Amino acid sequence: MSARLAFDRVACLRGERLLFEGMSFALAPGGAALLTGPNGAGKSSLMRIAAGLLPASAGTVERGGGLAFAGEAAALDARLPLAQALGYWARLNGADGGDVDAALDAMGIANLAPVPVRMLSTGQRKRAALARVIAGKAGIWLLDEPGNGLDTAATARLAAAIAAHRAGGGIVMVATHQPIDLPDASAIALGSQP
Ligand SMILES: Nc1ncnc2c1ncn2[C@@H]1O[C@H](COP(=O)(O)OP(=O)(O)OP(=O)(O)O)[C@@H](O)[C@H]1O
Repeated sequence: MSARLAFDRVACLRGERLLFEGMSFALAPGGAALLTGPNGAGKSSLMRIAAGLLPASAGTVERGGGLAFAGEAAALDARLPLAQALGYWARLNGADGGDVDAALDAMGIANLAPVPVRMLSTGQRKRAALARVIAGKAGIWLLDEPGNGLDTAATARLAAAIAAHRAGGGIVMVATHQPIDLPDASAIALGSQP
């Protein structure tokens, strides 16, 4: 896996407000970045720029190795049983049913495979969103507040999944207010905004 994520002098202007500028970093295979900052500082905006969902106001972004983004919404079809909803994404990403089963196992929700997504609890839905990322096999994982709603066991499962991803040459960028176990991560602290 030749994952790579690099920002070169990236700026983000939203409305009239300059959230950040001159942002440069490069993550190589196995690399991690931990993005912190108060509400409104621009963490989600930076993640969206990294994902290619929001254009940078200046600078360049380089990505390699495919990308999976887990934001606030689970991005799973609410009407479908969980395994099928995940299967839809897995097929798009060149993964298969075995990858979905492994991802469900990794997040401890194999027993929920036949349950429609709309019936899942908040934490179960969050686990499912992370299972979608795990099943997808992308080189770059962008996780916006991945710990929100997770209990202690699920938080440990997430940390283990991230460690395995990095050990296989994957890259992860995590934006969070919560403490998370991310050894040797580059720290990116965004400033406060009025
Ligand atoms: N579409 C938009 N147009 C203009 N400004 C926006 C838009 N979306 C977000 N913003 C502003 O950009 C700023 C940064 O928002 P962002 O969601 O990136 O912050 P954040 O650090 O993720 O915050 P939080 O910790 O609350 O999730 C906020 O002031 C927000 O109001």
